[in-house]
Amino acid sequence: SAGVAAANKSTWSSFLKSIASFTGDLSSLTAPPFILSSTSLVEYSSYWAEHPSIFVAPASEPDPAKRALLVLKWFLSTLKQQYCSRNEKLGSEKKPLNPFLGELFLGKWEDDDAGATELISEQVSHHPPVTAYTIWNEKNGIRLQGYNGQKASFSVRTINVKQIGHAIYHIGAYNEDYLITLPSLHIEGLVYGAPYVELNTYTYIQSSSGYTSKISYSGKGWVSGKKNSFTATVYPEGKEKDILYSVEGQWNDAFTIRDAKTKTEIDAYSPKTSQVTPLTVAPLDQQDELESRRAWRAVAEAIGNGDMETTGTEKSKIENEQRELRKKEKEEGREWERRYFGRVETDEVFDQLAEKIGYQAEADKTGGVWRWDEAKYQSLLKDDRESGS
Ligand SMILES: CCC(=O)OC[C@H](C)CC[C@H]1O[C@H]2C[C@H]3[C@@H]4CC=C5C[C@@H](O)CC[C@]5(C)[C@H]4CC[C@]3(C)[C@H]2[C@@H]1C
Repeated sequence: SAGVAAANKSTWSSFLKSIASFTGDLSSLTAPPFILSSTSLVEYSSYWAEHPSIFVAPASEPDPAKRALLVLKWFLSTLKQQYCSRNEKLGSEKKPLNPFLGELFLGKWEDDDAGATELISEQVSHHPPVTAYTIWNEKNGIRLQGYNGQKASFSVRTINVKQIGHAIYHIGAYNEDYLITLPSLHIEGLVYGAPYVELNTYTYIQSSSGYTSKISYSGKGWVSGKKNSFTATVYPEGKEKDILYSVEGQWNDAFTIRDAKTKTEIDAYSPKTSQVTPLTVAPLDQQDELESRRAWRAVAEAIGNGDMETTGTEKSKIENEQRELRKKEKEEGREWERRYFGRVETDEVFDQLAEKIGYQAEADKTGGVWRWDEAKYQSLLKDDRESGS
């Protein structure tokens, strides 16, 4: 987009001034109307599996090194959606709605060869904002689970966001796990009123089968001089120089995969030839009252109409309800019951993989390490069956 329309120039420049001196939760920063999105952050978990066949591909690869490469390929294929889809759909990066505690987002991708891939996303913390999610495909025995929060720091020209949390990708057939660390990012283009995300430094994927993938991100002015560039390597853990596969390109576009020994190109990916599968979400009137699009419907409509007054009053309704709930919980000495996820103190799978890449979970910053709770889920399924809902 040509960035901020002239009419908004003054509001945007005063907004930029407010950023420079801001400290606190990203979500508590009031942004001008044209930068607001009517999508809640709890929906962003769906960006992890919008190509179901790529998401499940590792399950049918017998060679462990090639399996690790397919997990890296899937991770890289999610980045464009994670970090560019608002720019594509809405013209620039936007400020998502700040999920309330307990907010849910449920969906399913139906794919001819991959079968059904299901998503459950839950806002497990409001202060600080933390989203936990799981995405699983029964047919191929794949489950991804993870959680993330954001720690933002502001300067005159940009917003730096450190992601706190991680993801674990599990392949049932091989009883294999992959620890995925999350990239820090910064917002470019704020001065022009056309914000977009650039990813910082590097992240790892560490497999329990002994392979490490390292992805190095770069923006303009690096090797290719193109924005959103990266290089990645797959190597036996601890032997960073003994590269088996190398990948390079742009994470918002195409990339190529090479056998590092023979230098031959063995695979490639382009979003132009890999269509995104749309997520199926229940119609609003069949949704639980905690489900995001039903809960935020009035606010979303008001934002869509540019009606900031109604946006404000409808948002206040939700915020006041939340304050009442927190007050009641405090009086009764209890905490909001998370529906699908629980805090864990330790997780051996995570500890082993994290140790190999020297990664420390920052549980203190997200109120704990959040894990999918299968037992809770099964008992909810049983209740649903018995109540015939
Ligand atoms: C709050 C200030 C403001 O509105 O500034 C205007 C700009 C829109 C920049 C701030 C917002 O930018 C958004 C980008 C969002 C991240 C995008 C993708 C992901 C990946 C996903 O897996 C987890 C969430 C995460 C990290 C989003 C977090 C929230 C971000 C940074 C939004 C900023 C409020």
